[in-house]
Amino acid sequence: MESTLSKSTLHTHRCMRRTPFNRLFAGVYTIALFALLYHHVLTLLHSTTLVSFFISISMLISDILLGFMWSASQAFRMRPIHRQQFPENLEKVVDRKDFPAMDIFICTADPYKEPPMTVVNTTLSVMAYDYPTEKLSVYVSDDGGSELTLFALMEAAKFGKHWLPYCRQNNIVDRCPEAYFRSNHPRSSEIDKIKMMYESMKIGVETVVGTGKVGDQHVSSEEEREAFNKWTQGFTRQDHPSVIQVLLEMKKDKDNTGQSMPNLIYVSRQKSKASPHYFKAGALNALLRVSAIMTNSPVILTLDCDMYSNDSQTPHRVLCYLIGSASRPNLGYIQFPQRFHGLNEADIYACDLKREFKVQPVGMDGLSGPNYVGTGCFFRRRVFFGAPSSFLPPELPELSPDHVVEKPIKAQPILALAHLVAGCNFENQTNWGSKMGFRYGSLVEDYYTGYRLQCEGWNSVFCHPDRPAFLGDIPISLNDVLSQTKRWSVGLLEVAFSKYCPVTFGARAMGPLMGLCFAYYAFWPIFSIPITTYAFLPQLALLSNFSIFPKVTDPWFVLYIFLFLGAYAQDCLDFILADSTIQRWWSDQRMWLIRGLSSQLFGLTEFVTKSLGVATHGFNVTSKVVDDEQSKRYDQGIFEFGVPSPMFVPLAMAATINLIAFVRGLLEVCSGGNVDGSLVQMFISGFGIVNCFPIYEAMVLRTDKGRMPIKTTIISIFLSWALYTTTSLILKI
Ligand SMILES: O=c1ccn([C@@H]2O[C@H](COP(=O)(O)OP(=O)(O)O[C@H]3O[C@H](CO)[C@@H](O)[C@H](O)[C@H]3O)[C@@H](O)[C@H]2O)c(=O)[nH]1
Ligand SMILES: [Mn+2]
Repeated sequence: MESTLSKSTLHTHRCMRRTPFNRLFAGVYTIALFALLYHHVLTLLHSTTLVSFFISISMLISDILLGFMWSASQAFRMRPIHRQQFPENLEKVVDRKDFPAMDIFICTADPYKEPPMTVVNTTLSVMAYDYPTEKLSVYVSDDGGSELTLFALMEAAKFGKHWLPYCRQNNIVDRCPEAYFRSNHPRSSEIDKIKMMYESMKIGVETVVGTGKVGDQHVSSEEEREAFNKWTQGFTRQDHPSVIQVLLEMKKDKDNTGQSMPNLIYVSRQKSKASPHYFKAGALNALLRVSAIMTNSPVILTLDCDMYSNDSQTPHRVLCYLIGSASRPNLGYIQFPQRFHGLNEADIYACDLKREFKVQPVGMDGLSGPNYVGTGCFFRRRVFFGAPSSFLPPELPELSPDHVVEKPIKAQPILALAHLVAGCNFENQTNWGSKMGFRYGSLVEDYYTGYRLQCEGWNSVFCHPDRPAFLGDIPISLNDVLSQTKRWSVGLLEVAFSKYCPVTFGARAMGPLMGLCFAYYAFWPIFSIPITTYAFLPQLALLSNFSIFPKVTDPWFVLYIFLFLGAYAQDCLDFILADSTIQRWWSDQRMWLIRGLSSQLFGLTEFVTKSLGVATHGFNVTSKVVDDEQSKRYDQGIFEFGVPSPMFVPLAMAATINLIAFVRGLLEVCSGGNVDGSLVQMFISGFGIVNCFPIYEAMVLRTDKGRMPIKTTIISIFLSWALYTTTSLILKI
């Protein structure tokens, strides 16, 4: 049968059955949307006063934006596909010794926000891949330039010599030590022994991190001493020479059974306050070059330091797309979804990002492929050097993807060259970041890089096996979640309003559907405009007895019901079909509203001020440190406010105004007032209130540390009052 093994035996795909229904629904809904716009225009034309004109135009703009986002999101629903891989067939097609070499990049940026033990665990989990060790090289990029991280990795290298053979001999699937020891498994003396080794390494690393300095007693060899000597007096995170340290060299370093260890290299690129470093994209480009000099493997995996491997077979799955006749020449990368461990049952902050990381990529997969999401992505090295049909040669021949490395990685000329290409001036006047490597110019370098690659003609594949290939950490306080999405908002807008706007440039390069998919993300922060409008305007109008929606008896009322229920029901269905729960979907829609009122709104404002030249923005790394009390509250599903953050103010204001408007409307109804005209407004306020439950709790009921700071509550109530009095004055004119 060997000779009949074809493409289909390594991977298959089929169109999802829901596709025709999706298309039909999109058609019907589009007609309803146009009807709504027609209705808005009519109301606008018939508005008699300046105030009603202003209200109508606000509602029109909001609905146009919602309608635009809705249309863009339909592109994901036009051709979703389902893929399957057959890694068990791989070795029938290709010999293990012919597997391509892989370079794995792990990024870390701050030993205090990203504990070195997290980096260690991720590193070990991929070093232990079920893959020929002499084909694996792991590069850790440390933008924090921290000797603590280097020390932790040195310890990991030593422990790895026991851990790798242990995993291999016992056929462990979960090769991240921390996760493995956390899960239940039968006890044996072997497990106890390796667990003890792990624990003692962990204590050692955490002690050193606690003291903030690698003391002499922790340095065990001359080589290690030399490495730490690079941290001289003037060495700071923002200003230091490049440090490249080979911690394990394949073939030379053996594990305790005598088998070769993979390469493990610590890289902290040169930093200088005088030259921009472009955050993670800059770090990845430095790694691209350093790895080119040292190993130049044709396949590259990028990982964030908190995304450990949860399946030792993942590279085999990837090869199903890269090997032999099964591979397409313009296939640029294979993206795995970001999945997370430690989510609480309701996933209160919607950190699962089901829509972004699961539902939508499946939709793009049926077009030319999902976008790159920053981690868990296997690239062909070639994609970083121009379009599939036009190769862009790098400035040094050694950086070229087809260059063959002949010298060992510790050879003097190799190390010298590696230091040179990790230098902060190397990229000056080159194509790096513009046409080559990971792209600069957006805080979401992942989105932007994937987008530009797709525009160049590279395709991608979405691979989402049932067992998650990688698992990452999630932020567990609302402020962290919102800061993260604020950074994303700014980054996305940077692309939306650049010359590479997906609606124009993107649609031309990749076709309208892919253009719309990318546009959905790029314009994602503008959800904040309609959400903010809907959170305040109908309520303020209700408080002044001003009716802005059709009466219940009006035929247009049915249209509103259809549009609302249609969009919500379809979204909910998407969630359920993606193996989520109603409860999590509810949290997700609530976070959609919360983000719209806070992080996206602030992101939008920050982007505008930055464009006007008032402010600049940086990459604020998400904290992966866990505070016990916080984490307990998180597990109980309680929102964590705690710190005074300006982003909480609009949330608390919306909570207040919605409550007052609803109560006022109710009183009006009880006293025999006009229900018919204000029903939609009452419904919206009521819906707001239901969504705001955690906010009321945090404002008035709770006493724990995670409650809304009193100051924020007072300021918000005061501002709500000010907003109410001003608008009621205006509305009464
Ligand atoms: O100057 C920097 C800043 C960050 N990082 C690394 O970038 C990764 C992502 O940072 P994190 O703070 O975890 O950001 P998130 O918002 O959680 O990350 C998402 O969004 C980022 C873009 O904003 C993507 O790069 C990530 O892959 C994606 O998971 C981490 O490994 C950091 O160590 C650097 O290497 N250098
Ligand atoms: Mn992260």
